[in-house]
Parts: sequence; C-alpha cells; structure tokens
Amino acid sequence: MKKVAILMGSDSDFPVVEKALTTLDKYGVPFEVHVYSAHRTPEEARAFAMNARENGFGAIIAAAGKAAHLAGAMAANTTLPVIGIPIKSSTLDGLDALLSTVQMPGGMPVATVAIDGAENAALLAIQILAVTDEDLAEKLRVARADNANKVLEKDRMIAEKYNK
Ligand SMILES: Nc1c(C(=O)O)ncn1[C@@H]1O[C@H](COP(=O)(O)O)[C@@H](O)[C@H]1O
Repeated sequence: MKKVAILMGSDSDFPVVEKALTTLDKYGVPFEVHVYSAHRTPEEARAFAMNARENGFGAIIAAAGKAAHLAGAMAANTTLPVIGIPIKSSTLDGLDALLSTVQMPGGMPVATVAIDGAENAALLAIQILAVTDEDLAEKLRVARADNANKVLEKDRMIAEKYNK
C-alpha cells in the first residue's frame, strides 16, 4: 500500500495534526510524519516533495498556521495529491492559514480541509488510496455505516423524548 506523508510547519501544530495520525492508524494506512517548513527549511521541504512519489507516497497532507505556504510549496514540487490543513495558531484564528492554503493559483491545486480539520484530511487521503484499494474502500463503507447508525440512534432518543 502507498504511504501518506503528514507534514507540519512546526511541532507546535502537532496537537491538532495528531488526529490525522490516529485516523490513518485506525485504517491501517502506513504514514510518515515530518516537521518541514517552506519558510524555515525550504530545501528539505522541496526535496521531500520532489522525491515523494518515488519514495512510495500516494498523498501528502501538509498542515501549517499563519502565512501557511507549506501545502502550496508541496504542490509546486510534486504531482501527488496535496491536502492542506489550515492550523489555528494566530490571533486571526486560522483565517489567515485558511486563505493562504485554499487560494492557490490555477494549475497548482491544494485540497483544503476546514481549519484544524486533521481527521477529514486523513479521511480524504484514505479515500484517495481507496480508489485502487478495495479493502480500504470497504473499511470506509463500514465506518460510514457505523456513523450513520450512531446518528440514527441519537434521532431515536431525541424523537422519543420530545415528539409526543
Ligand atoms: N506556515 C508555516 C510554515 C510554512 O508555511 O512553511 N512554516 C511554519 N509555519 C507556521 O508557523 C506557525 C508558528 O510556528 P512556531 O510555533 O514554530 O513559531 C505554525 O503554525 C507553523 O505551521
């Protein structure tokens, strides 16, 4: 199976990013985690992106706060799908990171999830790998059905209490 790369601009992003690791783990998807910064370690970030495909990765998740250029810098140097997580790490509550991650110029897409949306970023990476992996696709179907059952149970409880 292809690996997923989980990159973050700083270790201060880890408390949010950790949810992506646990989600990939839950689905048995192999991953590698790194702290790389388009600003602070541009050479390492570029080299990682340029070699990612031949190093066995199928998707790259890049999380960064403030002037969040990491995901865009990844996209500039690989044709693998890049998923950006804008991190809430400034006085602007993550809006700065959201806009700098999502507003990519034409030809350089970054699939941007919600501010601090680490779980969805991991699920999107899993869905990308599941395009060619039927076992993984089945795990996604089972998880969706479980979630739906939980919501239906909540509906039953609320309805029973208030719909007289
Ligand atoms: N946005 C970026 C990039 C980048 O885009 O490459 N590198 C670090 N950062 C962000 O700076 C914030 C503060 O970092 P520190 O906590 O290390 O000062 C973090 O949220 C990080 O993702």
